[in-house]
Amino acid sequence: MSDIRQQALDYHEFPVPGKTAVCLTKPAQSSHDLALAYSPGVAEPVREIASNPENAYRYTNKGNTVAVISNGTAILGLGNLGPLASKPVMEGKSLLFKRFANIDSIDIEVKHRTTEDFINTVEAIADTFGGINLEDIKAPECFEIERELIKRCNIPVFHDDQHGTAIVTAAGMINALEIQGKKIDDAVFVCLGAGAAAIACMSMFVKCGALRENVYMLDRQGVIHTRREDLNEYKALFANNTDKRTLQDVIKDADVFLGLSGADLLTADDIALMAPNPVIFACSNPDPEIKPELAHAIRNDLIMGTGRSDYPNQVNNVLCFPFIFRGALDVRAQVINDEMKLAAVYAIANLAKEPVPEEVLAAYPKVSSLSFGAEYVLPKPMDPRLLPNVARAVSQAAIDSGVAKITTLPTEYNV
Ligand SMILES: O=C([O-])CC(=O)C(=O)O
Ligand SMILES: [Mg+2]
Repeated sequence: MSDIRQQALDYHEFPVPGKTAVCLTKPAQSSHDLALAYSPGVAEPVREIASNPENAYRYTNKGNTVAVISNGTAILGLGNLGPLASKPVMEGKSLLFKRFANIDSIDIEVKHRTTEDFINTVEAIADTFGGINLEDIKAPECFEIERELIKRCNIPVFHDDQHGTAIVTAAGMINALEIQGKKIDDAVFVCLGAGAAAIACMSMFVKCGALRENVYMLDRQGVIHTRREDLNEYKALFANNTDKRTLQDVIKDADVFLGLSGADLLTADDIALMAPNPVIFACSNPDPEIKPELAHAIRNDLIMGTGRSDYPNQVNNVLCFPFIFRGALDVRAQVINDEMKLAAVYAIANLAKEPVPEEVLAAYPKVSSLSFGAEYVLPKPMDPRLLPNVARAVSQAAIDSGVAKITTLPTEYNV
């Protein structure tokens, strides 16, 4: 562990501090180059954009640039450590945008007093970018922030920790339920955790067919039920009309456990109570709600996923956010709507059913084979087919749902 600590610090420090830099896309060698790049030539695109803002997509980097914006109030599972401390994560997201979807991305960490200040700040700079990826902002403020910014901006605004996580979790869940021979519309779900990701995941499951009355969500006070008076409007969406109060009450005969809470909160005894052939996604990072070794020791009929890359079935939003933005930017979608999110869910889920090419296997030397089944319900992040498959499905959904300004699909996807 200390070894990875030093390696990580060195990775970030050398050979230059940080993980991203700006590069030039035009020649800037001769005085003629500079006359075009800057004064006097630059005045020409200025006039074009002033007369029609859409020309910003033609003459500037707007259309391929996504801002990754945080206030550092919910950094990974580390908590509220402030905007500056979130910078390595935001640079990391920018690295992933570039690496996986050839999107230029810039990280912005915002110090602010009120939620309204934050919203105003992002709104004020939004026109610079083709899209805004909100990251690691705590609940419940994240809900209002995203809702307001979607209203005020005419570019896609997407809170990754909600929807990126929900899309990937739903894709994995659909596949896991299919393998276990269960139908999403009669499965019983237990969701431990009631933060941004939990609420978004359960909302996405409902959009994919789960019944709200079959969902039991728990926060630190226990089961979220209709007689509680301490619920915010977002948790209230999942208030279940039930007499069950504890994790042990609801885990009995449940088909699915989804953990977005904390380490080791699910016990071997809890797992033993679940219905036959259960699905357990213990996604607390870095330490899951139950260790896979322990879960597998209790019963051999389960499918297990975690947020970690060192176990099978890693559920991580990197399978989604680079590609959903690629699809949105390519057709200049004005928003990322439910149709596009669902298209991403099914594109990711379906990719896991395809035979895995050699180059993907080569990227994972520790696994000897990957084929659709209990240990492979989601594609691997290094799978180059994610880019064309997910981006194209998202672009098509944007066109079909009438939010795309460009109505032809790109043919090439290069990184
Ligand atoms: O960064 C990750 O691996 C997933 C994520 O967005 C988070 O935990 O906030
Ligand atoms: Mg995050």
